[in-house]
Amino acid sequence: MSDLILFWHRRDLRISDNTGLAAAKRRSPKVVGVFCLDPNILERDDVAPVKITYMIGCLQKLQERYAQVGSQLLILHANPVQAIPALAEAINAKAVFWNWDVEPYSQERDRTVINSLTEKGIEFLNQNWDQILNSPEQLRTGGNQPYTVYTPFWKNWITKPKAQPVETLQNVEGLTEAEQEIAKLAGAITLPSAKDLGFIWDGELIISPGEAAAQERLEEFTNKAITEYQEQRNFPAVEGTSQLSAALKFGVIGIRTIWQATLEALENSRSQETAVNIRTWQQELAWREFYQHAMYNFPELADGAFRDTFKNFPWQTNEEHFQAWCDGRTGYPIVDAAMRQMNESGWMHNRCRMIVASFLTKDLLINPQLGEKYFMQHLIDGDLSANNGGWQWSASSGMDPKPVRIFNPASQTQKFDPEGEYIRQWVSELRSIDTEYLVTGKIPSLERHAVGYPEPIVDHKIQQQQFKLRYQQQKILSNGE
Ligand SMILES: Cc1cc2nc3c(=O)[nH]c(=O)nc-3n(C[C@H](O)[C@H](O)[C@H](O)COP(=O)(O)OP(=O)(O)OC[C@H]3O[C@@H](n4cnc5c(N)ncnc54)[C@H](O)[C@@H]3O)c2cc1C
Repeated sequence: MSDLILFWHRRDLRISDNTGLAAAKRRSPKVVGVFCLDPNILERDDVAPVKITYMIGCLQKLQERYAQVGSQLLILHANPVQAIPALAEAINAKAVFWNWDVEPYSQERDRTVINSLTEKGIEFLNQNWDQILNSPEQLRTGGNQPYTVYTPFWKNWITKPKAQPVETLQNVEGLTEAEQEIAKLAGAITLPSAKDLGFIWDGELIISPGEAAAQERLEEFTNKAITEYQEQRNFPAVEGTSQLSAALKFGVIGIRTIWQATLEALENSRSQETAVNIRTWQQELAWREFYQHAMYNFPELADGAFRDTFKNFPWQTNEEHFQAWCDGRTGYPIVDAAMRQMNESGWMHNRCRMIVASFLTKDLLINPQLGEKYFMQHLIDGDLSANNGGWQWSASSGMDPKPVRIFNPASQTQKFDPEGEYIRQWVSELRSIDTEYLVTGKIPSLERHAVGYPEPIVDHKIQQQQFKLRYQQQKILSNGE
């Protein structure tokens, strides 16, 4: 009889191009998947219903994939620290395999699971880096330090060899009926819906759940939009980006598969210009890895500012301003459009993420951690490393060497939404307002009043001076860092 290997899925909800799962199959033909709905994560106050809805959809598709190849994906709803080893023991698994993760919570949890498996005499294999192309160990500065600046990271990262996609799981043996009964006694349940778990999302999803949809999206993007990515990615009214972020967050598509697609696109590109566009998209994938490496190397990032100047920064407490920002009612059309896009669709364009993050921190002088949390509560792709990285970059509190980056909402609109198309799409009351007013933000009070759109809650010019003043003072207090 073949050894039974339990494969623990976490942020790798697929059977194709999955390094740990392929290793499990090489170890034995009998491989069964498990996913644990972890109350420690689900009961946090920063979990977006749209994200859980997408995740549950992906798990449903993953169960179908397992059934197609002859096995099962078991579902647990319990603390994995106890539930994974207990299930492995009950079904007599010889080993538990999983892919490594960068997040501090995952690493601590995994160490406890390892101890428990060791006590039970169950083997484990957890050292596969699956969600990134190069491991943090491979990427060090000349002085053997982790990178804290993106550009040198990119220059080194792009020279490192990248693995090919690994084989898709197929022809596996699953659990016998008797073993399935035992699994049930050990806690395996039918997959609940997001609603069963208390997460209500009635809107559409920006991307359909599951491997096939992610693969389709990748093909669509690399066949066309990637060739104009460098220019088009900045315009929120244009579908110029891949919208693969949720699929990447949950590992519904393998990063090696994505990389391979960029290499093929490069090979097929007929001009230098096209190649530059593809290279720009590869740089975005490198940003993703940069932030994951950063989280792995500097877990303290998750708790707040990286730079000393921002550790005790005098942020303002203003409930009303924060609420106006959340609701998309600041009186700044581009900011409001972006916040409403996220509230209503669960996704926000990258350019707009930068604009609203700058607005919260540099115009409203509100602590970026509040914005970071609000994003996690609403994004389909909410991811600790990328979100924290984006917020620290925007707040100037992170690793980025350029200290004070302040976005002017009006000039951002003039450059990136010059016809006010995006604003009109998301701020319905502004649809009939003149483009000139929309892009300058100088909508006359009478018109604002007539359509029920608020006056600007702050003055950008005054607020940015305020921010700079506070920044200079803090810099002195923190010894010029
Ligand atoms: C304040 C702020 C918060 C953010 N929060 C998140 C988040 O929670 N989750 C998340 O995935 N991204 C986050 N980002 C990064 C970026 O906005 C999204 O990854 C991107 O908008 C997703 O759209 P896309 O898939 O069409 O990206 P594309 O432009 O097609 O890029 C391809 C992929 O590269 C990665 N990527 C692109 N840009 C970045 C970036 N700046 N940082 C890290 N990875 C990147 C994503 O995985 C993305 O799917 C944030 C950015 C900012 C400024």
